[in-house]
Amino acid sequence: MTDAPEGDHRIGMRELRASAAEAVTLLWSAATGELAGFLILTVASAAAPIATAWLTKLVIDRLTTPHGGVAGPALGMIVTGLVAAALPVAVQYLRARIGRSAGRTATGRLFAAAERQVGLRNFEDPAFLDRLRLAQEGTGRVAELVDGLGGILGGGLSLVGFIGSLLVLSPAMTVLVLLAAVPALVAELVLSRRRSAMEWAVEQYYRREYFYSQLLTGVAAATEIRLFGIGRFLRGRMIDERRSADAAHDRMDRRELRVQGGLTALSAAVAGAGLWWAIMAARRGQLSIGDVSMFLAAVIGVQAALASLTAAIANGQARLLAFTHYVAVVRAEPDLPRAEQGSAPRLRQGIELRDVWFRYSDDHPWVLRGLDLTIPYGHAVALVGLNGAGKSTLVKLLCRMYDPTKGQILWDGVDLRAIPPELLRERISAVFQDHMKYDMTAGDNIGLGDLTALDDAGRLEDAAKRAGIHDRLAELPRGYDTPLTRMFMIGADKDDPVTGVVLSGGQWQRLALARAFLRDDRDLMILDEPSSGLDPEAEHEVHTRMREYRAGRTSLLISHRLSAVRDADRIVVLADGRIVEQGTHEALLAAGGDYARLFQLQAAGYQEAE
Ligand SMILES: Nc1ncnc2c1ncn2[C@@H]1O[C@H](COP(=O)(O)OP(=O)(O)OP(=O)(O)O)[C@@H](O)[C@H]1O
Repeated sequence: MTDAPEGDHRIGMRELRASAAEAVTLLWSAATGELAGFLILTVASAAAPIATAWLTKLVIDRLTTPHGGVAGPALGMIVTGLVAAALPVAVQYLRARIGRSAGRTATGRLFAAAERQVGLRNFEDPAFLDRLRLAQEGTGRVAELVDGLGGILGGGLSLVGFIGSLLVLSPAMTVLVLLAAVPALVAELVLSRRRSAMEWAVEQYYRREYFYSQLLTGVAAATEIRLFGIGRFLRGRMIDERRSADAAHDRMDRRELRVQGGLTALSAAVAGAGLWWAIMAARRGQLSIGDVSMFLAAVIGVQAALASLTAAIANGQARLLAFTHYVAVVRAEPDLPRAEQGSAPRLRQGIELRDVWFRYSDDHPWVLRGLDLTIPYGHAVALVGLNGAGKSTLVKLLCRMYDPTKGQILWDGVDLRAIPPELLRERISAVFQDHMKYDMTAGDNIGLGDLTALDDAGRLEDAAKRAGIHDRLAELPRGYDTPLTRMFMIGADKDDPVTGVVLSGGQWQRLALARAFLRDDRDLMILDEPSSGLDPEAEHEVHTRMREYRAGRTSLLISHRLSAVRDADRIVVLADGRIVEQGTHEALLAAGGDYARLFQLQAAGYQEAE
């Protein structure tokens, strides 16, 4: 267990101001009416105790004066009491509505901002992920920003009211009470900054704890966890993460306890001194009994108002500090430069990688080292190479998930960086090595390949037939509407649940193919190990279909099964981030290089097995 490094995340006044501006804009745009109502009722709530204090003084003074009329002020007290009791309930209701509405808007904006990230770099950056999670948590706590606003407004108003009352009776006491509040305000502001720094520092523990909790409760790892008997071990690690976070919280709580204990003692001493003075003044006849009651109410009122104002300012600052994470994500620059203008015309000549160098970061080794490669229009290029040679990395560069560290990738002579990423991706279809299994219906799983086909049963079925999965999907309990998950009851009412179906690995693979086939009018088809999970018969069938499909189209095929790539127009062999040889299957065999060696190794393996 390590201590969280606190205080290394400083937030300046400029960020705090930006956070406040964004918060106000968000709250106002998401819940204008409710916010206005909330502010009005908050002002009324703050005015009620002041009115009560003055009415009480009036009643007491009139009671102690012969023939003083008390009915009016007494009635006033009753009405004020009623209003004061009803207001908090209404304020609470409005606060909850604002919280939900603004929370929804903030969540939408946050995820839209995450989506605006062009590539993957930020999603591999732990600091960005910490920020994203804190920002997400912040969207669920937007109502606390309203509390801050209401608290400062209400606290400020009742403070002004009580100060006015106290000033009339004792200017000296007013100054004393106010001065005593200064250390409290400073201390609370410092504490809230420290708490915010601590929350930033411990976020890594919570994210790891979440990771372990997902492992322990999800179905993905359940089999291995049980077979290897590692549940207890993983649980221990999860609890350790929580323990590290808790230790940081404990330290912070102790610090707050010390400071707040001292401040409470200070304000009690000031109130005691005031009480002593008021009683002595009344004895000397300088104050009436009503004055003493008013004085006490005013001292307590000022102190309470100061305490809640101080807390509201400190909490407001804390919420704003936390909200800076949301603001940072919403206003984050994209990880890669994004061309807003420009177009991606249909491919006519081909795609060219010109002296492409790439590494994942300055701390990582080079993955691609000066690659020159052309994928001519209408040709099928196959990429082969050992594990880690950089094949999938090259695919990610083609889809612009990253930019080359050096060199260029040209689409008909236009640098990919000059094309708006959405337009570029519109032109590409792909089956990725680590393709997704969406916990959604079978139809959705295919339709996500092209949303325009999501409700077009004919197109979905056609893609599924080409991937050889239609028959399996058609026989599911609800056909294409069957959920391919047992995690949720998708679209079901609880009396008539739709039973989810779990597909096999190879069937999922075919579904990923169907998803890619749905986009078959695109200019470039990328197939990264498209048949890795298929049985031999299915693999043969899929490759035959893909061969037909590839004819006359531009495609990039990656496979370790060299027999699957032999009929590509050109086979490119990648090793250590460089092209070591390229040519047709026959030419490469004749050359007797790496490709020939690997091909013969595989072929010998099959012959041995016969
Ligand atoms: N996101 C990443 N961050 C850092 N390094 C990465 C990342 N992805 C891949 N690498 C590294 O880049 C190198 C190339 O990986 P890549 O996945 O491109 O290889 P590949 O040729 O597709 O391998 P395989 O045949 O095993 O699929 C590997 O050394 C890998 O560790």
